[in-house]
Amino acid sequence: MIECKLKKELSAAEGKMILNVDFRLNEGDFVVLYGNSGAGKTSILRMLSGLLRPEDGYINQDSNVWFNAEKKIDIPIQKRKIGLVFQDYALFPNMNVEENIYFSLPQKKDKKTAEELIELMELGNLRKQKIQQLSGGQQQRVALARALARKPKLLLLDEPLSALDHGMRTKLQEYILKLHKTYNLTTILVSHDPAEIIKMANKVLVLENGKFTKTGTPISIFSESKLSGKFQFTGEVLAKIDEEVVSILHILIGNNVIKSVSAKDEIAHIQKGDKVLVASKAFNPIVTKIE
Ligand SMILES: Nc1ncnc2c1ncn2[C@@H]1O[C@H](COP(=O)(O)OP(=O)(O)OP(=O)(O)O)[C@@H](O)[C@H]1O
Repeated sequence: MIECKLKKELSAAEGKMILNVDFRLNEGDFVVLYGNSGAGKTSILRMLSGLLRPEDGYINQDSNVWFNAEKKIDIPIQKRKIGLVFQDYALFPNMNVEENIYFSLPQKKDKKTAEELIELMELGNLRKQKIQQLSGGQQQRVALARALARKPKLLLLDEPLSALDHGMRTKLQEYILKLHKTYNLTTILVSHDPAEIIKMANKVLVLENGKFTKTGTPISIFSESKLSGKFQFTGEVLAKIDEEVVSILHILIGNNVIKSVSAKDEIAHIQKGDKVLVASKAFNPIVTKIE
């Protein structure tokens, strides 16, 4: 279990912002931090990992105290049981795959976990490859294996998939879920993608200006009850074409683009680039098999 209260003044673009959050996560929780750019998501991950010191608060992992402002306890990053993966893979370019994974082992002889991770992440054929010769998705698999080699309790993922294309992203999501379940981790993921969040997380914490404004299951956060339909998809608006009284939205859902026509006023607030929920209850969807 992770229990924490974090407080720190941050210097945001518009001036000072107080980050002030508390939360409790159980073993096995997969939590997403969701919020606008600059809301404080990365700062929370950096505080949990020991890279950024809160001004006040505490971080407890089961009975271990990682941070306590009052008691002046601040355990260094190497001693916190944390695996960290960011968008840029931060691997050692002059080492091969195997060397990168073995590098982070607490004891060099503890090869069992490293070998298990190489197998789990299907890196066996790539083990002698240099990092520069790998695709983005392969590098991120190595970064995940390296983060897990130290047997962390808490896995922190800061938009690890945002540089990857859709297909690679989907595959990596499966790998992350596999790691999360196999090692019974508590995982915190920063993601902006509702579809990814619904697929992966059991809890969402919505952060605005350094405070949590909403928490709940992905479905409760992303689908308002008035939209409850026979089917729902999340997507991204690729284009908005305004006609006389209607607007046509081109929405990317998975690999497909759909067009939706709405009254202009009804969707005046929706713009290109917005993440949207598409729901319908007016008719039964027709399901046909793709050969
Ligand atoms: N060490 C620090 N001291 C003071 N302010 C900081 C520090 N680190 C970050 N900030 C500021 O805190 C604010 C929140 O940054 P943070 O990176 O946590 O946001 P974010 O929600 O992760 O954003 P994004 O989605 O763009 O990555 C930013 O305005 C940033 O400039």
